Amino acid sequence: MQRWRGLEEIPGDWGRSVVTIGSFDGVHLGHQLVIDQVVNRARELDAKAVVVTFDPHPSEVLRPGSHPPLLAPHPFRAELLAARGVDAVLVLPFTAELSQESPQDFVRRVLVEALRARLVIEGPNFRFGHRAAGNVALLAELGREDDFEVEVLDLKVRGTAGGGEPFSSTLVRRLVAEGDVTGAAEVLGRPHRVEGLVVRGAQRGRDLGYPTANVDTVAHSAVPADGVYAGWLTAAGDRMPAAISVGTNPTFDGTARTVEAYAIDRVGLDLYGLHVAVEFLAFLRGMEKFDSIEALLDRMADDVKQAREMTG
Ligand SMILES: Cc1cc2nc3c(=O)[nH]c(=O)nc-3n(C[C@H](O)[C@H](O)[C@H](O)COP(=O)(O)O)c2cc1C
Ligand SMILES: Nc1ncnc2c1ncn2[C@@H]1O[C@H](COP(=O)(O)OP(=O)(O)O)[C@@H](O)[C@H]1O
Repeated sequence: MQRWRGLEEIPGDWGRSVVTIGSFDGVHLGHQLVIDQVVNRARELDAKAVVVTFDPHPSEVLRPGSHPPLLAPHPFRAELLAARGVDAVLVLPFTAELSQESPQDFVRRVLVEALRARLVIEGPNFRFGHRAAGNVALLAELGREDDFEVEVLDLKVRGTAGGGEPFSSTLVRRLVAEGDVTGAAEVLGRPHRVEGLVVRGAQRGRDLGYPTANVDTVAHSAVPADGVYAGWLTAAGDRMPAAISVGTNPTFDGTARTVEAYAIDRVGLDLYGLHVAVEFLAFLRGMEKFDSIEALLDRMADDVKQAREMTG
């Protein structure tokens, strides 16, 4: 799969494209249906499947400071799209200038001239261009002038997560913030994960018998609610069952909120400085302030036992 940042990176001999435009943060099951349709139609039409997305999230530019919690940083998002057969991801730097472009200019510049769109697939609520003035009706009208078709997919995927609400990135963000990582996994079709560099902490874990990799999560990451979770820690391609703690370590009167993962039964690891991923399978319990280290250790032994069974 090709990854382009900006229109300049599109090869000059790129053929015709089947395109969808959106944030696709998380590439959840609803997104996956749209993406799969783009890929299938591209194969039928002998065209390329292209996903157009934005960085940073448009809301950060339109209302600074309002970046939503991030479910999938762009490199991981690209990996998820590649796995579904997408041929290229175009990441457009979302700037004040882009936000002021008219729907007509945006379509001409991006879809017609740069991507040579043959077909554009969107949901019924798709909005684009300055003040979100463009909608699917306008897109279809522009397509008639500029030789591309528009397909509107009205997909409402639901499950039991969030009380049966339609799947959306907003729903996943809410479930993650509530610590309902099982619900989040139902919508995503995989466990939610955060990623970042392993940094130094209080260096207390090793003395407790549970060294924990402290993960400095990438900016705006959707970190689950404080608590203890079962899941996995992936470092250098090794996916290890883990017991994960999110919180301020109140037993030690900590103040910084950290994400820490103990790779179960693994000794002698050196993870400092590595970029790792932490996946959340299940919420085990809330963060607690224990009266003694012994009490904390008893509970941690229990957590680890549960996490070992759930991930084994
Ligand atoms: C499975 C697990 C459960 C934990 N539960 C708690 C807890 O309930 N309360 C708490 O204060 N700290 C809890 N911790 C965090 C420990 O206090 C923390 O890992 C320890 O202080 C080591 O910190 P360090 O990595 O900065 O050295 C837990 C850690 C793990 C791995
Ligand atoms: N089983 C393990 N799980 C996680 N980290 C481990 C493990 N074994 C060794 N380590 C190493 O130990 C470090 C954590 O030890 P710890 O005493 O908690 O220090 P810190 O407070 O700096 O995180 C990790 O960053 C990693 O390099």
